[in-house]
Amino acid sequence: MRKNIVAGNWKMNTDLADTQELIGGLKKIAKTSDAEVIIAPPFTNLYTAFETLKDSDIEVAAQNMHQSSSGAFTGEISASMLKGVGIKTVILGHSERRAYFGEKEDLLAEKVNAALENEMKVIYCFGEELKDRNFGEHFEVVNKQISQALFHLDADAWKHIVLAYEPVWAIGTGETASPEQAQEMHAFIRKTIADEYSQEVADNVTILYGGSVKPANAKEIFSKADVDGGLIGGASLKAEDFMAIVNAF
Ligand SMILES: O=C[C@H](O)COP(=O)(O)O
Repeated sequence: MRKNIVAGNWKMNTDLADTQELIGGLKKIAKTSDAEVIIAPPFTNLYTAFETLKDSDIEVAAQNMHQSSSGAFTGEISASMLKGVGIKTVILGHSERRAYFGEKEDLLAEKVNAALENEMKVIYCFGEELKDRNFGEHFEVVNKQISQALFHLDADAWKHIVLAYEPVWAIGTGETASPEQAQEMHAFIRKTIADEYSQEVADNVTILYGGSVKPANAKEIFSKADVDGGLIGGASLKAEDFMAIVNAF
C-alpha cells in the first residue's frame, strides 16, 4: 500500500538560524494526517536538521547529490557523505537542476543508481514545460523523463522510488495545475509504470504533485485518486503553511 507524503523543498533558502527557527515552528504544530513528512534544507543545514529532528517523525532529505562515490569533483557531495550525516533520502531531477545545471535523463539514471546502491530513497522529479503542453506533447515528455531515467531498474528497486510530477509552468508561478490536470497526468504515469512493470508496482509507487501548492488548494489536489501528496517549494518556508498542507489529507 503506498504512502501519502508531503515534502518541503527549501531550495537555496534558509541559513542555519532560519533552519533552526523553521524546524522549531514545525515541531510546535501537531500533525493530524497520516502523511509522511520530509523536509529538504540546503546542504549546509542538513546535519543540524537531522540532529534536531532525529527523534521526531519528520525526515530530512538532500536536494541533490553527485553520481560518484568520491573523487576530484569540486563542489559536489556524494551519497555516502549524505548518509554520514544521517540523510537517507535525496531529491533528484528537479526542474531547476535540469534547467540551470543541464541535468538530463542519462545523468539522472546514474544518480538514481548511486542513491539506490547506498540504500537511499529517491524522490525523482520531472514534468513538462509550457510549450510541451501547448503542443500537446506533455504525456510524451513525461514518459521519456520517467522511462529513460528509471526503466532500467528492476521491479524491486521501485520500493525506494517516489515520483514527483512538477509541471514547470506551475513551479513558483502561482499558477497551479488544476486538480483534474494533475489527476490526468498521475493516472497516465501510473499506467505507464503498470505497462512496463506490473499493476502491483504501479499501485505501490507514491506520486507527488508539485507546483504552487498552498494551504488553499492542497486539499482539493490531494483528494484526487492518484495524487499521493505534494512536493512543496515556497509554501514549505513557513511552518504554518507547510503543516496546513501536511494536514490537508
Ligand atoms: O520542489 C518544489 C517545486 O519546485 C514547487 O515549488 P513551488 O511550490 O514554489 O511552486
